[in-house]
Amino acid sequence: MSGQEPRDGYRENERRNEQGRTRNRGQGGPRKYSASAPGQRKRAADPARLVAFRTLREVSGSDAYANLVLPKMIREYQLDRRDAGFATELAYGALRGQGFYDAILATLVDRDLSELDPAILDALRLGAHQLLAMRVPKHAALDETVSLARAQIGAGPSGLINAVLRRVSGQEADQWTEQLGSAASSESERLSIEHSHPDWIVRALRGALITHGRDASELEALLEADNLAPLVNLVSLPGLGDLAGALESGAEPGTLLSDSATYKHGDVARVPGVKEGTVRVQDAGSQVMARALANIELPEAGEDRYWLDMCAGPGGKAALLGAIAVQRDARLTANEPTEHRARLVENSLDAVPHDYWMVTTEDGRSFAGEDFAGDYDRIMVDAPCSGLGALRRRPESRWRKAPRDIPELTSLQGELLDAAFNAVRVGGVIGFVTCSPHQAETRLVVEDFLKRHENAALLDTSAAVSSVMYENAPPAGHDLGDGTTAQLWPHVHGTDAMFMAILTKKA
Ligand SMILES: C[S@@+](CC[C@H](N)C(=O)[O-])C[C@H]1O[C@@H](n2cnc3c(N)ncnc32)[C@H](O)[C@@H]1O
Repeated sequence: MSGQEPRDGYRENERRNEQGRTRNRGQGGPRKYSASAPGQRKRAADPARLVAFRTLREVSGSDAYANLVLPKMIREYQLDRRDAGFATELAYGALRGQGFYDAILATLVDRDLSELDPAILDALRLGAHQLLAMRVPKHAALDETVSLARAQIGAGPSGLINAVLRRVSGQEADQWTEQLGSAASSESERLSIEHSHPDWIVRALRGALITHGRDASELEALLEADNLAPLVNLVSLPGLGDLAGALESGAEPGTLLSDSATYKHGDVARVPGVKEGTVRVQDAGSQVMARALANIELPEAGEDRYWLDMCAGPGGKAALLGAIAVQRDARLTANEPTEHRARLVENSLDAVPHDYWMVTTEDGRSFAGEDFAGDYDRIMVDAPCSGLGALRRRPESRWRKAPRDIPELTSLQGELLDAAFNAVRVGGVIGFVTCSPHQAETRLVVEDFLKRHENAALLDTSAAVSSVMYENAPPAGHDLGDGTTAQLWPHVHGTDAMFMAILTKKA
């Protein structure tokens, strides 16, 4: 596994002594000590490693999301910026790299990893990540992980952890990669281990590249991109916010589309406009999709006033569509069936004048009803999906998904599209979007839909998407698809792997 989190300026030797212990640890976080001897106790709590360990425990033990647990723990332990960076790199890196580290550990432990105490396995993963992918001195990675294990799990398991990690440290990451790769029984298994993705996802991504007109040889670059932390992208809501304050605070203008920026300087909540909601954190790919739907010319003249975001939670695209709706004197209905996510949509839209939008909480499929027939001019169907296009965002997500999830999602996606087709007027447009490049969740859903509706047609989606991103044609190698649909890629465009098909209803 070659993926490392960008270091965000973190320098091990600036803040941590040789043992990797902080010199200025945050005050007040809860400390836990085992019943071990006092001499062992004082080495027990490097707060950054403890935060990473506790995050892994919550993720593997309670199915928690790392991106929700980690910030809470960082606050609880009052980690300063550098320690927070260390804890984030450690926790996220260990979670992303779990497939690679487990493959190594499996060669060193005399039983199936599933038979190990999950806390021991988490400590081993943390140790392996420090040893093989972080610039932590070996002895610090070993000593501190063993101390942590002694304090958190007990003296007995720490002996096992010590012994196994010493053997992990016997080889560098690329030597492990070579050893494990040469034992793999297929190319996808080799890539799966080396780039720490489940085998079925490796195969699905390979198929996705081919489906969307790219070369299968890009697969490794795509897997590598999944192992890098995404940049924080900002968007200013058109007509409501601007990025001047963000740029003064160190943000850099976005290269992919206007009114966007990237930010690497820590707490994004401090960026002017973010608290007010007029500047928002949003992946550039999502920004592109919302703008492409708003900008495409309607194929038949008529009203362009009623817009629907059918699956709006948590409201990123709705905020952008709402702001554009104000500029066009259109009205946005942002629909989200899950109550708490509908509240998030309201919060997202709060900065947009309230006369221009409403939030509803219907099942999107109810828009198939007679009452809604032909009601809307533009509809966004940003459908629930496997999220295979956003693996870099949620470090644990790849381990939680399974091929059996896909059929249920694709049938819901088809039903939502059918409902949108009822609710769109003749000559209006539907943007079908997934944050997944999986063939079944993209091209196949659209192909099946077109078979069901003779009076549906695809518009030139890649031209619509491209016009938001590039002044002229896309640069060489940045093509978005064959015209009828558009697919973005992390390794090419630096965005999540978002798919879009823009459809219309003919008379
Ligand atoms: C990919 S997310 C949408 C992201 C959102 N458009 C944004 O940009 O922030 C899909 C959303 O669809 C919602 N959803 C799930 N089942 C649905 C259904 N039957 N009808 C409408 N929305 C549904 C989920 O709760 C989730 O919030």
